[in-house]
Amino acid sequence: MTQKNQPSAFVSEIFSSAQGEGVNIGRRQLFVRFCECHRNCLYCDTPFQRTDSVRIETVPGSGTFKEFSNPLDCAGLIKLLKLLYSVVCVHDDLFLTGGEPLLHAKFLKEFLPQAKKEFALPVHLETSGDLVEEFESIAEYIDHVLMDIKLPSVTGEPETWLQHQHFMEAIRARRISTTIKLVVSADTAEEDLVEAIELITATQTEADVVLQPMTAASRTDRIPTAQQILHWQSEMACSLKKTVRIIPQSHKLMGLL
Ligand SMILES: Nc1nc2[nH]cc(C(=O)O)c2c(=O)[nH]1
Ligand code: SF4
Ligand SMILES: [Mg+2]
Repeated sequence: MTQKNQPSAFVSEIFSSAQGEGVNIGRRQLFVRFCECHRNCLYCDTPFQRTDSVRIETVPGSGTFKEFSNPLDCAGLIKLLKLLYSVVCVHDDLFLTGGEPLLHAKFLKEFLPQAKKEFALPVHLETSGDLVEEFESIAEYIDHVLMDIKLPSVTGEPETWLQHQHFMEAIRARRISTTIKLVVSADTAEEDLVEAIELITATQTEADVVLQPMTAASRTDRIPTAQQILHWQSEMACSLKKTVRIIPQSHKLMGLL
């Protein structure tokens, strides 16, 4: 489904569901999940390898999928999104997730203006929050960012504080509405939370802050205790002097995609 010289992207799935994460929980979303990720979080529950085909849940919630071949060019992706757009009366947002959508920044730069024209939906971007150049190249098309601050004690990866800092500065300069998400497990180190607090304070971000605790539905047995979560919430809220929300992945609790 690709034309020569057109940017293309590997997409793993397209579906229509309720937003399960962050402060926009419950809003109806048209989801595009891109393949590929540059990170390797211990708790990752998403197969992000390139796939030969993209699957579309043609009737939302049915668990029945149609498959189309990868990669897709812009016209190809718009055509597939129209399949869902035509059967669901209302979507609140177009939600880009992954994997890491920003690995497809070149594609998104072509795709997003066309998608905005076609669907007239706000574009929400979920991202690990560390690829600043890629983000800057498409920032003008993004209406909301759901970004991570990755805690090394939780991801099992090296720290990326500086990348997150630059990312948050880029968002702030453009005044884009943002949710910062910190995934927390039983292994969350206090020093990581202190570092995250310093980062949020230093960048003077106006973003909403969400602690996303792992639950029984997560790919881990390192679920934080009630005492841990409530302690972290009060410590962070107190230091930041702002509301810190505890919001788990709600779609998993309901068996939604
Ligand atoms: N319902 C629903 N909400 C989501 N919010 C972020 C998601 C993700 O996979 O990143 C996700 C997802 O997979 N499903
Ligand atoms: S950034 Fe997201 S998709 Fe990538 S490895 Fe981590 S959890 Fe998985
Ligand atoms: Mg995600």
